Order: sequence, then C-alpha cells, then structure tokens
Amino acid sequence: MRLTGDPAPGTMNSSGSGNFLLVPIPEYPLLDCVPNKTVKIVVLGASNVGKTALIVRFLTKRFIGDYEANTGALYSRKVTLEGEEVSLQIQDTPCVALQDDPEGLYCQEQINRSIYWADGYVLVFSITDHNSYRTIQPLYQHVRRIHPSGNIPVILVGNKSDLLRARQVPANEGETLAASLGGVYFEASARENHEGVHNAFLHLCQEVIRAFGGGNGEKRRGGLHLARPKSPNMQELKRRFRQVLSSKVKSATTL
Ligand SMILES: Nc1nc2c(ncn2[C@@H]2O[C@H](COP(=O)(O)OP(=O)(O)OP(=O)(O)O)[C@@H](O)[C@H]2O)c(=O)[nH]1
Repeated sequence: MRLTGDPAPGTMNSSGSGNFLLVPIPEYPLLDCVPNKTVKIVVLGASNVGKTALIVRFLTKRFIGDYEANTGALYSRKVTLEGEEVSLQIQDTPCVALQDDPEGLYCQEQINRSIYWADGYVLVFSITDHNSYRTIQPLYQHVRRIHPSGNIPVILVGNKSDLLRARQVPANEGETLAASLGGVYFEASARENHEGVHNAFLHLCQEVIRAFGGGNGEKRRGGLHLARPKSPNMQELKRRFRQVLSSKVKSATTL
C-alpha cells in the first residue's frame, strides 16, 4: 500500500539515527546518490502482507497503520555498510496474486520493470496467511525468469510475527523455503519491532554489495563484467623509452 501524507523530505545521516529521507525519487536519480554505490531493492509479495509497513518501519522506525492503495512508491536513503556510505533505493510494489495459468502468478508490468531494475529482493508473506506464503515460490521463479543468470540476492520475510495466535505458517517452513531460494529467513513484525526489520534490510544490502563483487557497490549488469584496462605504468614506459634511446645513441656512436 502507499503511505498517506508522506513526511516532509529530510536528510538521513549515515548512522541512521538522524532525520530520515522518505521521498519518491525518479527511477534513475542523478542527484543525491553516492556515485557508483547505489543498492536497489524491491519489496514483493501478496496483498496485505505488510510490504509498505516494513519499508516505512525500516526508513522511519515508525509503524503507520493508515494507508491508501499502493501506486509503487520509490524511497531513498543513505546507509553505512561496512564503513562505506551507500545510496539505498527501495521500491514498494502493488501486490502479486496466484492464478491458474501455467506461469501461476499475476504480476503487473510495473512490477516486472521493478524486478528487472532491482539488485536485491525482499519477498514478503504474512505468517497469518498461508496463501501469501504459497505465492513466494512462484514469485521467486518469476524473478528468475527475468534474471535467468547469476546470483539473485534475496531474503524471505515472514511478517506480522506479533500475531502469533493467528499463525498459519510455522517458522521452520519459512526457513526451509528461504534456504531453497538461496536466501535467509527473517521473521518480523512491522507493527511491533524495528530491529528485526532493520536487520533484514541491512542483511540484504550486504548480500547485494557482495554480489556486486569487491564490496564497492559497482553493478555488473547481466553478469557481464568488462574489466577496465589497466592504465599503463608510466615509469616502466619511460624506462623502456630511455633504453631504446640509449641503444640508438650507442649504435650511432659506434658507426
Ligand atoms: N499486526 C500486524 N499488522 C501489520 C503488520 N504489518 C502490516 N500490518 C497491517 O497489515 C495491513 C497491510 O499492510 P500494508 O503495509 O499495507 O501491506 P501491503 O503488503 O503493502 O499491502 P498491498 O497494498 O495490498 O500490497 C495494514 O492494515 C497494516 O497495518 C504487522 O507486522 N503486524
């Protein structure tokens, strides 16, 4: 869902303890980004599982229960990961739904674009809704179809862990599913706990940075990495040039 009455834009300091930045931003923002260090995350899942609530909790440390229909807001924030400042962009999405066709999933085109755009994936279900859990496997397959090659940084979040008495999905099912997707399972409550949500998002950011390789946040799109040619070693070039010159001088004097 989309947040009503988004807070006024502010700035987030790198420790995450200052004002927050919670503004929709253009898809390819040029301003206010740490150059070459942008982590793009998309949050996906069935209806009503708490996708927006999790994002808002992560960004503002608050739980806001009053939403209107989600139009897919994009939020940004700077975070410090392993001592380095990184621009984090988080895309909220409308819900996906299971359906009966062979692909098994209804997914708006807008969501497909977000999946293509993203570097890391938060797959969310509600522990109180077994149907939302059942969407995760087809959803992951869908992400795989869009990114057929390479490593897909992913976490699985079982939200609404405060509603234990309404639980329909045991924690071990979440863990098993996450492991089969190659990710980690986090049980969280956007309503009651900031820390669990924070840890989940930061873990995914770290996975994304790791997947980029070298920890510098530079993206290798489509798995194709063209190594930058090494700049010539000027000292070595000068040495060789002097060598050639002196041998020419020698041969000229011996003539
Ligand atoms: N008890 C409880 N309620 C939650 C939690 N997270 C979200 N909710 C509530 O669940 C409802 C759905 O939350 P949203 O964040 O709008 O869920 P969404 O997945 O973005 O929903 P869609 O727009 O349908 O995709 C809201 O009424 C929230 O207040 C949670 O951790 N615990």
